[in-house]
Amino acid sequence: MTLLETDLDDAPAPQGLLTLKLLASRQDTNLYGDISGGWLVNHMDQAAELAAGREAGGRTATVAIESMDFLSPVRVGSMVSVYTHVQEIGRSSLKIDVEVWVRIPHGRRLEERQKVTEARFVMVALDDNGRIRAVHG
Ligand SMILES: CCCCCCCCCCCCCCCC(=O)SCCNC(=O)CCNC(=O)[C@H](O)C(C)(C)COP(=O)(O)OP(=O)(O)OC[C@H]1O[C@@H](n2cnc3c(N)ncnc32)[C@H](O)[C@@H]1OP(=O)(O)O
Repeated sequence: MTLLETDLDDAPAPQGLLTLKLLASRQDTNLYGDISGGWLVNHMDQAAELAAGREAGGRTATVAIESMDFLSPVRVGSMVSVYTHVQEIGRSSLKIDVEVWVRIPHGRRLEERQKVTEARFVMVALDDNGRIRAVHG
């Protein structure tokens, strides 16, 4: 089953490579003190770009973000890990599955973590002039 077919993938562990790791801090909150969806999407986009750039050997751009669900809130103080998996490579495009997991602040067990969101990013390989190029060209 693919990530999209399962919608909320219930695998108990992160799928893919750890690509970004950061701390959710007070400066990342919205007016109400909650970590915003935009902050998460921004870092997922960076991780997708890193993964796609690694595979394509250079510049890429985000062309689409397919279905996205926010499963649980991220609390200030959480350690946020972004995992990527190259799911499909087309002529000029790459589909990158991105998962975000957090370690609960002050969780009793070190391995206490949960998935907060996942999405599939479609990236397109670009040349130095910003034109579409073949991924492995
Ligand atoms: C949600 C919750 C919100 C919460 C709160 C939000 C707050 C949010 C703040 C954070 C923010 C972070 C989110 C950053 C998201 C950006 O950063 S978007 C900005 C960066 N991206 C860009 O600037 C790209 C702009 N787009 C372009 O310049 C052109 O579309 C491109 C990329 C050059 C492609 O041009 P094109 O004419 O569409 O190319 P075309 O030849 O038709 O397609 C090329 C390939 O892409 C594929 N493709 C094209 N379009 C699609 C598509 N829609 N789907 C799938 N594949 C496609 C084609 O199938 C083709 O694949 P191959 O067969 O070659 O493998």
